[in-house]
Amino acid sequence: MPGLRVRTERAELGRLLEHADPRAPLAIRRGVDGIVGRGEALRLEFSGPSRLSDAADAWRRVAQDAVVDDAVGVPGTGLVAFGAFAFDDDSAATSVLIVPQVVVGRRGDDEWITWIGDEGRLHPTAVDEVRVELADGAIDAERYRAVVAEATERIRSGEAEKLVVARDRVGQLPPDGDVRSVAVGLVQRYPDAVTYAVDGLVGASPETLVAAHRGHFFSRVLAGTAARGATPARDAEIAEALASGDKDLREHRFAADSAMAVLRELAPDARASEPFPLRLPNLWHLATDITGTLGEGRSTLDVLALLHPTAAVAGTPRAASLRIIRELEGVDRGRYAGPVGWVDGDGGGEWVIALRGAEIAPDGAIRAFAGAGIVAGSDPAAELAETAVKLRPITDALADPLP
Ligand SMILES: C=C(O[C@H]1C=CC=C(C(=O)O)[C@@H]1O)C(=O)O
Repeated sequence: MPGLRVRTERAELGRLLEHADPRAPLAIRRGVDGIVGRGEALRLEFSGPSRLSDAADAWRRVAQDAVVDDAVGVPGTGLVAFGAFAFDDDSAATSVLIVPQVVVGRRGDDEWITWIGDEGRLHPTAVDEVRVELADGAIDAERYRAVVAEATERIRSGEAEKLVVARDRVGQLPPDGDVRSVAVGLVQRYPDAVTYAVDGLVGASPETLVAAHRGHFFSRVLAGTAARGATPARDAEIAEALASGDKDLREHRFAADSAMAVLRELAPDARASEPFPLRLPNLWHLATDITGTLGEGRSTLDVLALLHPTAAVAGTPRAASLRIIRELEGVDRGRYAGPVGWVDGDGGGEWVIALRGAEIAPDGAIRAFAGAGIVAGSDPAAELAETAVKLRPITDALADPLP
């Protein structure tokens, strides 16, 4: 197959999401910055346990063969692919890398357009509002409390130290519903999170698995959660309690330590911050930031192949937690809690965990998931309430997209 022809030029764009396909938007946004794609110049699909390392190898070949003319030269210009990967090795969901036919992007003062293959004209269209209410899915509130209770039992009996168990909510997008409206609702409400829309997966994630440019990487591990307080004083107390509470710190350490162990393998200079409370519009998380330098020739996809699934979405130890989660949840998570993001021709890019979102199937069926990390002493009612807060971003964006 001949290599892709890629050309990036400066442009004036207006609203980025208006350049995306209403039914199949491709977008990774953080506030006003981000990239949006339209069409498919190349689609690569992967499945099974080696889906991430297969993607890393396939992408190296695509990048090697591409002929790139990039007049802008900032992260997100030149050759890029959007990607979304299944959570579980055994998932029926496919994992994809998609190179669009057109990518538009903004980073600070830079705005650009990248043509992949034939060049044409932009056709932005206004975003139509859709409103959808979600209802109980396969795991309703009662079943979720039982799943959490069972998870704590399994932990008590020594089968695992931490288990992240999730529940789902479902809905139906109207025929020809504009998926971009959900993304607009998320970008407006969660400007500090990464809003993603890739192959039907849409949400706003606060958790960066890996972002890298010219070999320097950043990773943010989140685990440990509390709802925001109603007054500034109460809010400050909650943050303080989260940062010093034994249960949350323990839950957090499992996630931070496992990420650090993996990242050290790839980057001996990897350094972790102390855990700190991270404020989001709807909740507090405990966060650890890790930075370092990737070895020569390593791509963000290579990092994902080792890092996914972290203890923030699976548990500790990894293999046992995956087996128990499958058993307790009894549903295929699809791409929920898998990596979603973009990669460029040098292997740089930005990948977050597909949290706080939903999958929209080609027939419009919507399934949203949210989970919580369970350790010894977790309370089923509190974990149910935590998942309700985590479902709010996608629930609100679907119910009232353009506030
Ligand atoms: C599993 C989810 O969140 C994870 C990420 C941050 C904090 C978490 C927690 O405190 O339980 C979860 O590990 C989710 O949002 O569905």
